[in-house]
Amino acid sequence: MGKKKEDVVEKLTQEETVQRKLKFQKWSLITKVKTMCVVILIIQLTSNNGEVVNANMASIVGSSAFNDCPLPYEKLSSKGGCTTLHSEKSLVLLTGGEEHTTIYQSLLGEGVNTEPLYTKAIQNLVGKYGKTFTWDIKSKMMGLHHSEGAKYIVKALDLPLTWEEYDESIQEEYNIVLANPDIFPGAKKLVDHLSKHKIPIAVATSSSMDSFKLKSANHKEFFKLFDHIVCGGSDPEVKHGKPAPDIFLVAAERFPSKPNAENCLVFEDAPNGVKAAVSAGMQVVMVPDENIAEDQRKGATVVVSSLDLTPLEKFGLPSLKET
Ligand SMILES: O=c1[nH]cc([C@@H]2O[C@H](COP(=O)(O)O)[C@@H](O)[C@H]2O)c(=O)[nH]1
Repeated sequence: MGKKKEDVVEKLTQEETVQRKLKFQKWSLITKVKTMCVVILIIQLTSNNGEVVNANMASIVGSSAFNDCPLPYEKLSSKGGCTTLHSEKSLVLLTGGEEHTTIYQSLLGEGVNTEPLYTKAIQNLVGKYGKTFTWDIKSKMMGLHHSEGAKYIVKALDLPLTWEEYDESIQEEYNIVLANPDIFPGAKKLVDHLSKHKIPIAVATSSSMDSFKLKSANHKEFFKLFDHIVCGGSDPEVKHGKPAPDIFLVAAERFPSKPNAENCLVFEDAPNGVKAAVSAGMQVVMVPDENIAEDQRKGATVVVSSLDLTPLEKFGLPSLKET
């Protein structure tokens, strides 16, 4: 009996030892992973000649004014903040400059004037249910992946549709309405200028490839000036739509020289796009519609009323005044 008891005690002790060993191994693994994460984070934060670049850029997020301009635009903040010109038009563009090396990187979204057409198509559809597509709803929808936009509007307007039904119907409206948008005159001037100065530029739109083809069909020459086009709505590498940074990071990565985020400059019309650019660690010129509220413009490095009024020289890029 006593022996059996001892056996049980010994067995228990063995089991306990095994458990403790397992526990120790688990703890040790977690500690190693945590240490690796911290090391990776430090490497990332100090990767540009030891400067804490991303932390600096992150300070723009949620800033209450346009005064927290990151380099090189900070020159303006010493003169009383970034210039805020009055806005009227909208557009999604992305461009960038690399100071000191005179290698500039640019990413550019759509230069076509599609927003009034989106408004018309959406109002056509929601009007059938007695609803109004307001600017408040539109400003939160712009730039979203189409599925996210569909979920948002169905809820916001309490439409008697599933988001999938809305999405299907709105794609049909878009096919009719979005076929022939104009190019913004300011976009043409900006893109011609960047192209003339051999500044790489790309499109970064949340639209799907099919939708982009529809909208750009009549402007093939204009879009030939771009190095590449990223259509976030259908691109498998763009995992999360705006306001996540994915689309801009993918667009930057596809330039052969793989520019750092701080050397890319985004042109955006949508508040979600501005948020995406800022969280990618990029500077952003916002070209908002006049209906976009003041507090939805926060985070932009500079706000302009037309693309060709962008003070490119403040970003180390050739001035548009010399064009
Ligand atoms: O009034 C709206 N404008 C724009 C969009 C959406 O914005 C995206 C276009 O994004 P970008 O601005 O990145 O091209 C598309 O998915 C489009 O459906 C929307 O939902 N509603």
